[in-house]
Amino acid sequence: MIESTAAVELDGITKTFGPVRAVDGLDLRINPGEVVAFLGPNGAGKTTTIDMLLGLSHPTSGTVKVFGGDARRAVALGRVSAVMQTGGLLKDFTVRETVELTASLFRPARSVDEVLERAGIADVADRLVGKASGGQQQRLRFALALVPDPDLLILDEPTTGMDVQGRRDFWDAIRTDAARGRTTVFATHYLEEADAYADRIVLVRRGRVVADGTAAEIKSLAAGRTVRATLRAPDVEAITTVPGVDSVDVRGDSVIVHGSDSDAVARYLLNHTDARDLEVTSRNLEDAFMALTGDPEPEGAHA
Ligand SMILES: Nc1ncnc2c1ncn2[C@@H]1O[C@H](COP(=O)(O)OP(=O)(O)OP(=O)(O)O)[C@@H](O)[C@H]1O
Repeated sequence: MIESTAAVELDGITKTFGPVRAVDGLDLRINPGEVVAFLGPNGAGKTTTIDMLLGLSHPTSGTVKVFGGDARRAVALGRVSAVMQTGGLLKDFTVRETVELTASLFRPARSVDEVLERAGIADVADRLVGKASGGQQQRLRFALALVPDPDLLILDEPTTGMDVQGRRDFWDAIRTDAARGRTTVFATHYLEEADAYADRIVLVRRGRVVADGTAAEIKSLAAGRTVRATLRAPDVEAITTVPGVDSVDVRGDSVIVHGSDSDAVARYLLNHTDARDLEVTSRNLEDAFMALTGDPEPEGAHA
């Protein structure tokens, strides 16, 4: 599917709830076929943004475009569908009846059997939804989102409650469809999911985009290495003067130095102090996440 129109175009959107600024001037363009993770701490504004993408609420200011037009229309046409965190299932229907009911709302819809198969719940199709496990119910929500065969799939913490196999099957299905051109946006708290399955990570904090790039790019934004060594009573001020050092922490008999030039730090510690047991580590995505979304605001983190 080749399309020059953006799948999603958010232009300076804000959303306020009384005194709360849930979204605070967010710009985002997502191209067709991209798999984008929306990552951020609790209360960052992810769900509020997703609601606006689905036309469930309107921005206080700014514009939301989905495939160049109104979000609600895109949903009504079956071009966009979503798997939300909770809700929306009727317990007295079977799994199959639930999918059939949703399929009856869309023409043309994917076949019910195919959808059950893709979501990994064909074997529990005749079970009442109320008797299905939490993970199976989450797979059912995923199945329902696949029914209209959407061009844009929006997932709000889609794998909550799924076991390891469930997660793996889920992401395999997502990646297979992405390879055929489906755009996917997912909000998650699982850094490893964003790292493993997204082409691009958009990191949000307090309703704004603070970083936007591949997992490797995000990690390098919080670049630098940590040197840890055993050293009694280190001269913190002297270590701070080593080029590239941005923090020095003392914990018991250990000193932990973070900076852009770990070689210079190691050389200094070995040549000028009694430091021993040196360990050099790079930051992982979790460190980058903490550095970019924590307080105080890191320098140069704004995209
Ligand atoms: N209807 C509402 N009324 C008042 N405040 C709201 C409403 N919806 C969201 N908020 C507030 O807006 C902010 C952003 O919430 P949102 O649910 O979008 O965050 P999130 O990134 O999805 O968080 P989480 O990871 O915890 O799901 C929060 O401070 C939240 O309390």
